[in-house]
Amino acid sequence: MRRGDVVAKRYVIDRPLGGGSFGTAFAAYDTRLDRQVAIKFQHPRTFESNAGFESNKMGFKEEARILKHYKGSRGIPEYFDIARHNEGWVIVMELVEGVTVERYASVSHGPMEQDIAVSIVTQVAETVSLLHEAGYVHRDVKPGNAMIDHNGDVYVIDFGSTWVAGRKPPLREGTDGFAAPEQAMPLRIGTSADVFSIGCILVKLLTLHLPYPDDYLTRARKRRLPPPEPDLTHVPAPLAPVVLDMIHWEPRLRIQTAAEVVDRLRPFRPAAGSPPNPKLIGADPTMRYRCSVAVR
Ligand SMILES: Nc1ncnc2c1ncn2[C@@H]1O[C@H](COP(=O)(O)OP(=O)(O)OP(=O)(O)O)[C@@H](O)[C@H]1O
Repeated sequence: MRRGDVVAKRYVIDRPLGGGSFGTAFAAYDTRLDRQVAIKFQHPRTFESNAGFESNKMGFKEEARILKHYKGSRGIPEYFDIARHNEGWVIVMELVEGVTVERYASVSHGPMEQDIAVSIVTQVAETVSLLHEAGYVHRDVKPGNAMIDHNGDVYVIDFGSTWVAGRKPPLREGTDGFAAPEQAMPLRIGTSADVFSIGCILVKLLTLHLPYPDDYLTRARKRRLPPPEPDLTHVPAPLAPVVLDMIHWEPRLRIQTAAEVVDRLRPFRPAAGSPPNPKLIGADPTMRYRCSVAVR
């Protein structure tokens, strides 16, 4: 796909935004409605095997359905359209003008301040709670699947792995380092799997390292692993018990939903009226809580 290419007779490709296992996203211009959009293409690579094809097809259809369902919800790019392109489909959605949380964290030169990390993670949890309330699990919550825009608003992206909570998924999904250990097994996955991932994001932002070795998912796919000790070095002491409750190896013993995460993190996030963090340059995720004007 090159700059100037036209998709579905109306979207003019501008620039690549990023690519993952299931798709490649581009910024484009919608000539019919005169607006910038993001277009996600199915990855041709995944058509090579039947399993890849089925998972891609299902992931794409499901992703479009989820986006459509949450049209107008805070923290989820707005669904615009689904269209045919060559052999596959494209999803057209709101263009988030910003960067992934992974990138945002990488340019902050060191561990993130607690108020900033908690504000980002709380925004992620607020959005994921919308899925949980409807009985879905995202299954791939990670810094690369969250974006922060210029106003400091955080979006969750990539709903291609979303599945019904408590139902056995046809394929295992998730990313090493962030996915809950039970995602390595062909088991029913509950909403607490996303809680585990959100906890891992919080630890990573605060300390630059993950609480568990980043290959446990791959290893657990081969054989059952004994629960490892989480590494919470450098997690501020008052936050550590909440983090532990999020990343418990045993799903039953974890915080169960993203809404509970929002509640448990409330005492740690900036309060309405608190001053901005003087060290923060650029997009400010704390503003939503400090200024209490979070209506979208
Ligand atoms: N609505 C959007 N606005 C701006 N950028 C976006 C948008 N959606 C996706 N992107 C960018 O495109 C990249 C790839 O998108 P996405 O994560 O949805 O693809 P994917 O193939 O499913 O990724 P993976 O499976 O590796 O997580 C993202 O990392 C992000 O940088």
